[in-house]
Amino acid sequence: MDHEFFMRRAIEMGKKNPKFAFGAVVVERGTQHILAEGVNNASANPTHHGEIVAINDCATNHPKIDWSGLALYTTAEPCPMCQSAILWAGIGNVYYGTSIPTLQRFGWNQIDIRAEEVGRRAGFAKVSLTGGILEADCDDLFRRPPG
Ligand SMILES: Nc1nc2[nH]cnc2c(=O)[nH]1
Repeated sequence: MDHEFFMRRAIEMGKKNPKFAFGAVVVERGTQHILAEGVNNASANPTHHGEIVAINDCATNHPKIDWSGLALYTTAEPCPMCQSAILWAGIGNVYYGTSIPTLQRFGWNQIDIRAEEVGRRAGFAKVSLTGGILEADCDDLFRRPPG
């Protein structure tokens, strides 16, 4: 898997919302196929974090997809809401750039529970999380919190 290729696309998605540059793509593992994309749209709907928008896009456009064969790339570590959605979807692999502690250090409001911890508590699903993909580029998206 070309992690940087997919993360670059997640970063492009994030830049569509310069204030909340949380971008995500859903990918068919083992291919170059991007199946779905999302960018944070929480100003319209508070649940519309980038990862949720990408999962919804995937469900709408690929209703028969086998979620277990998918990976999700996101500019920032999934928050507990997004990580829960990832687990309920059954996506087994997540790659992220900026970590929750870094977002907090930059002044972002974040729920202080790591995605790994949310994953550990879901007995029904297994998820592998890998952080630090194009981390410096992702961190640059979040250096200044909104407002
Ligand atoms: N990972 C992630 N964290 C967030 N915190 C606030 N919005 C978001 C988002 O869209 N994605």
